[in-house]
Amino acid sequence: MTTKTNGYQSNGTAKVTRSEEIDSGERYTYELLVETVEYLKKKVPFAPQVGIICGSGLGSLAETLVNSIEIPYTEIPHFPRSTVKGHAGSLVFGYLSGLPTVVMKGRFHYYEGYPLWKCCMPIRIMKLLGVSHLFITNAAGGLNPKYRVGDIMFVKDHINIMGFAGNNPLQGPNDERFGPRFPPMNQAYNRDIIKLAKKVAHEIGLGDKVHEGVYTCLGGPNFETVAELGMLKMLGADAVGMSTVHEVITANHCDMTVFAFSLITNECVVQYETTQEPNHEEVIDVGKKREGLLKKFVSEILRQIFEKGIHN
Ligand SMILES: O=P(O)(O)O[C@@H]1C[C@H](O)[C@@H](CO)O1
Ligand SMILES: Nc1nc2[nH]cnc2c(=O)[nH]1
Repeated sequence: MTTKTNGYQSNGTAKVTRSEEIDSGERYTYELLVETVEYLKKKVPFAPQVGIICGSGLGSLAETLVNSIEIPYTEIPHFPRSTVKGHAGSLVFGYLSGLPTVVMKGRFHYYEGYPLWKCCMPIRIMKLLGVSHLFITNAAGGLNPKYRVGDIMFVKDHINIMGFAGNNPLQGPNDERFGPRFPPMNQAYNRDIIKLAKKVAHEIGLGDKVHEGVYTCLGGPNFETVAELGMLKMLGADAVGMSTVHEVITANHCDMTVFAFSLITNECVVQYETTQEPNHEEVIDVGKKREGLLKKFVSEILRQIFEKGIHN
C-alpha cells in the first residue's frame, strides 16, 4: 500500500523528507545561510579552502581526508536531505594533500523534488566557509562514440538545457553579496586546471582514459530516449547527466575557481535495435571500480594546483 506524504508516494522504499524542506518556494536569504555557516564553524576548527562534490557512487573520495569530521546533512540547520542511493548525505571536513577541504558526500538533484536554487545551496555555504576552489564530479552517460565506460571527461563547457526553458539556480532576487545579476559563463571551467589535470592523468597512468568535452544536464530521473540523445549529440554534447551545470553556475556566480569531471559510467544507447539499457546500479558500480584511481587523481591534482597557485 502506498500513502501520499508531502507530495511523495511512500511505499517504504523511497525516503520522504520533510515537506517544508522540499516544497517551500522561499529562497534562502544570506542571513539564513549565515546561520548554517555559524553552526558548521562551531563544529569544525578550520576553514576549508577546497570543496569537492561527489557524484553518484563517488562518495569514497571523502575517505582520502585526514583528521576528518563527518556531519550528516540531517544535523545541519536548513540543509536539504539526500534521497538517492549512492549519495550518502554528509559533509566531511578534513585535510587532503595538506589542504583544508570539505567534501559533499551526496548532492541534491532536481528530480528529487528540489528546485535548482536549493540543489545549489551547499555551494554558497562552502563559499561562506572560505572555499575558493570547487571540484565537481559526476557520473554521466558517454554520448561521444570515442568514450568508453570508466573513462574520465574533463568538462570544458556545458549546455544548460534546463536554462533554455528558464530554469536557472540564479533565478529570483539577486543578492550582490554572492555575485552579480548577470554573471558571464564563457570561462566557467578553469583552463589551467584542465591542462594540469591532463598532465596528472598521464603521470598516474590514466592518460589513455581521459577526454575533454561538453557536459549537459537534463532534469531526470529517467534516462534519455534515442531521439533525445540524437538531439543532444547534434547540439554538441559529449556526456549527459543530471547535475553539475547548475552547481557550476552558482559557483561561478560567487567567484569560485571551478574544475569538473565526469566519470563515464555507461555508453548512451543511441540506436533502437538493442536490448542494452542504462541503470543506476551500473552507474554506482563503475564509480566503485574507479574509486582507487580517482582518489589518487584528485589528491595529486589538488596538490599541484596549490603548488602552482592556480586560480581565476
Ligand atoms: O549525481 P550524479 O550527477 O553523479 O548522478 C548521476 C545522475 C543521476 O543522479 C544518476 C543516474 O544513475 O547518476
Ligand atoms: N542523464 C543521464 N544521466 C546519467 N548518469 C549516468 N549515466 C547517465 C545517462 O546516461 N544519462
